[in-house]
This record gives sequence, C-alpha cells and structure tokens, in this order.
Amino acid sequence: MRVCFCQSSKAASFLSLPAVNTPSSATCLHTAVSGCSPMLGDFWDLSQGHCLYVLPNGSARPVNVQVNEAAVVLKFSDGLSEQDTGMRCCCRGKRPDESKVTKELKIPDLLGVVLDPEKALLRFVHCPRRSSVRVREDVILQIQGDSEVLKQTDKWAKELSSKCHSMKGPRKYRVFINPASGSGQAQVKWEIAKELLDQLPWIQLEELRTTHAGQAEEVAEKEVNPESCDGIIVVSGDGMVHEVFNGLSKRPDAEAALRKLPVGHIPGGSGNALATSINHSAGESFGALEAAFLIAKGKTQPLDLMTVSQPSRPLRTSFLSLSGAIISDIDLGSESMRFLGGLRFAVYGVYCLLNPKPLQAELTYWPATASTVPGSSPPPIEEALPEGPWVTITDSFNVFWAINMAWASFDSHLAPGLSMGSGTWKLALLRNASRATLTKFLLNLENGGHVNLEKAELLECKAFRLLPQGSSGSRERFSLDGEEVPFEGIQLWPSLGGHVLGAFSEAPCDGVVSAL
Ligand SMILES: Nc1ncnc2c1ncn2[C@@H]1O[C@H](COP(=O)(O)OP(=O)(O)OP(=O)(O)O)[C@@H](O)[C@H]1O
Repeated sequence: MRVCFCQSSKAASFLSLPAVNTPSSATCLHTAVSGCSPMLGDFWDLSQGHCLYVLPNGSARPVNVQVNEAAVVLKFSDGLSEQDTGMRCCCRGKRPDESKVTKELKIPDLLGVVLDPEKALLRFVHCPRRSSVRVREDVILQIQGDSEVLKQTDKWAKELSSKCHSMKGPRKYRVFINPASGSGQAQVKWEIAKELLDQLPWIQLEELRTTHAGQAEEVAEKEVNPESCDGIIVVSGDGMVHEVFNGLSKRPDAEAALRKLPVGHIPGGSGNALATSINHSAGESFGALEAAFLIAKGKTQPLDLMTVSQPSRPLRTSFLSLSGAIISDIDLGSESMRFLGGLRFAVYGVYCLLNPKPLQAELTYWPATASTVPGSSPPPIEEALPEGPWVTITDSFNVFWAINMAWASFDSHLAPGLSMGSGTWKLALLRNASRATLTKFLLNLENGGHVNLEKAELLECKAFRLLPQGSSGSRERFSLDGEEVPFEGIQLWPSLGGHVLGAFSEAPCDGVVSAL
C-alpha cells in the first residue's frame, strides 16, 4: 500500500500513527492552520490497485482515496460511468479514456468509517443531503493487503471516524419505542434510524417496546442506570418524551441523571415537536433519518424543564408546552383521530374554528426582561405568589400557548428563533379575536407568519401561573406537553435542566488525519 505520510510534526504528534511506508515521491499537502480553522490539511492517499470501490452490482474497480480538510475524495479513472457510481463526472464530454471521475464524501456528512477485518471491507457511513433531506449513500471499499495493512487501515478508519462525530468513547443508549404512538409509525421510523446506528460499532442500543402508558416513565425513574447508560432515545411522539423527563426528574439522583442522560427523539408520533425543534436548530430537515444522523453525530444541547403544580395532583415536569383554548381543544379533541397522523390536527381544527371556546383566565407571568429570576423552589399553587416583577393579564384568550422551543409540532413554527435551553418560555396569546383573525393565526403557524398579526402577542417569561375563571363546557381543557391535565389552576416554575441529543455540528476542526 502506498501512502502519503505527513511531514508535519503537529500532525504526527496528534496522530502518533506509525508510518507503514514513507514514499519519497508521495505528494503531501499540508495547510498551515491557525485559530479554529480546519486542521485536516494533510491527506491519506491510497493508490490504485490496493483499494477497490465496490459497485452496487458486486463488481469492484480500483480507486484512489484521499482525505483533505473537508472531505474524503475518491478518484477513479478509465471505464467508470456516472451510472456505475451515481457520482459526478468532472470532465463531461471527454472521451472515456480521458475521463476522471471523483466522488467527494464531505466530512460533515460522514458518521464514521468502519472496517470489517474478516471481509476486508471498509464502510464509509455517509448521509449526504439531496434537496435538503438526507439519504443513505454508504461507500464500501475492498482493502487489498496483508494483516498489517488491515491493522493500519483500521487505525486510520478510527482516526477519521473520531473527526466525524463528537462521541468520546463508546455510547450505550436505552431506546423506548411506543407501538401505540401517532398513526403506529414508530416501528417503521425506528427501523430507518436503527439501520443507520447499527453501522456504528461504538453505539450500543438496548431496546424496549412499551406495552402500556407510563412504562417509559417508570423505567426512566427506576431502571436506567446513569453509570452504565449514556442516553435515552425515544421513538414516539412528545407524550413519551414527557414521560421520560418526568421519570428522570423523580429520581433521587435527578440532577446527576439529567446531566448524564441526554434524550434523543426519533419522531414516531403525530406532533413531534421535540424532534422538529432539534432537527431545525441543527440545520436539518424534519425526519427520522435526520434525527438518527444527529444522534450519531453525538452533539447535545441544553433543554429547560419546568416544575408543574396543580391543586389536584402531584408535581409534574414539563419540557415542551402548555396550551389552552382552541389549541388544547384541537390537540386533545383530535385524539380519537390518531390514525390520521398529523392530519388529525387540520381536520379537527376546522371543527374547532367553527365552534371556538375561548379561555377566560387570569395569567400572571414573570417577564424575561426583568433583572431578577424566580427563586429556586416553586411556591404551592394554593398560596399567593412570592414578591417579584409579576405582570397579570385577566382576559378572554382565543389562543393560549406557552412554549419552550421553536416548533410546537412538525408544522407549527410557534416561536421562531426560540432556543430550548434559553431559560425563557414564550407565551403566544390571542385575545378577543374574531374568527377571521383566529383562522389567520392558525393558517400562518406553519411558516411563523402568525407573529406578524396585529393581535398576536408573543411574550417572554421565566415562570407563570394560569387560573381559569369558571368553566363553560366539556371542551375546556389544558394540554401539557400534548397530554391532558385537569382544567384547573396551573403553575410552571423553572427547575433542573436536561439535555437532548442533537445540535448544530460544525465540521470538525481539532486535528489532522494523515498517513496510514
Ligand atoms: N404500548 C402502549 N400502549 C398504549 N399507550 C402507550 C403505549 N406506550 C406508550 N403509550 C402512551 O401513548 C401516549 C401517546 O404517545 P405519544 O405522545 O408518543 O404519541 P402521539 O400523541 O401520537 O404524539 P405527539 O405527542 O407527538 O402528538 C404516551 O403518553 C404514552 O404514555
């Protein structure tokens, strides 16, 4: 195997890879680096004849492989067509014997490189974007050489893999799959995600298909061991995410468990607000493959949690939202239409628009602009609020929607720009609005245009208390993280924070991949 060997002492000490070969004629590129600019300036050059590109039909062609700061570059010559590889030809129009075809696997699109030593196959786990959605386009190379070559290839693959993700060492995740969520798509979505995650040997998965409501909460509270587990993946809607954060928050070691165990969300429900917010905050489209891709990238982001108090029940934890009036009406009233998936909200929404039930209530909130923050423990809801810069609104709300992140469901961009770890919730309100305004509000939610409506208010707060005033019918309800809670006084108060799996991930810039 002919390899390019890096001359840079910085690179050599970073890698401490032994030189299999140091060809004097080998080309070696090195880009001077400074600050946090990419440092993958050197490249590994695997000559033709030692490395074969495995085509989908099982045949193989010689390929030259190089790594630079931004990509793995596969270079082919003679006889490979674009149809063979699905790749870009850089010399369109030239005669085949002059053609050179290259395929670039961008480092940000790679999750890792894994050698199967038995078969001498090297897999690049690769998910490029095609028209904004990610697709699986793994590349498989046949390595030709003795056991020493395979050993060095394996070492090189691990080195490159460490540039593709942020995981330090192996990761073990508990996975909760809800067969009853949404339109029953959780298993299908999980298969897409699992197929990807299974390619990465440093990720281990322990699956549990829930058999009843509340099971994920129990397991998160009593069975998950933060010493031997690195996170929880929920394959479901937001309801089961809510359960998991409640389970973790109830543990005697809640603080440590919430710090140690980030939660990932593969969207398998109807609303899927968390998966949508994570994916979009990371610059990805909404989808199961994108969610799994972000989990495999290994970055996390903080998530604010609130302690929820109501007179008739024990404290709960909320990670997402509290809604009232037409919003909770649509969310909860459409439960019997779960078989429709996300469409249930549109169908039942029309009914609610024709028969709106406003919420008469007193809202008291701690503005985010205040110079102080609420104390660390929530006051009992039966008691008066402690001293603070409280603001009170008593009115008839056509829309009441408190939210902790940008997206309230896959098609409701309720609070554009709101980060889930900002320490601030937004209150989206519409008061004394006509049916026409209410309709406009709902129709503009998907693109966030509702914020421009004259009557729409988007307040920022740290804590709030909502006291309904009187009850005028069976359709009055509150929806907490998408689940129904009693229609009575309710208070949300900042509590311990959690973390989620998935965040914006820059191209790695902390090292050099060099010679094999
Ligand atoms: N095996 C099961 N059978 C019945 N219910 C279950 C089961 N496993 C979990 N659940 C319950 O299903 C409830 C609803 O699930 P989930 O929220 O995941 O789906 P969804 O309501 O369709 O999605 P979304 O909340 O995004 O709209 C959860 O609160 C959970 O307690």
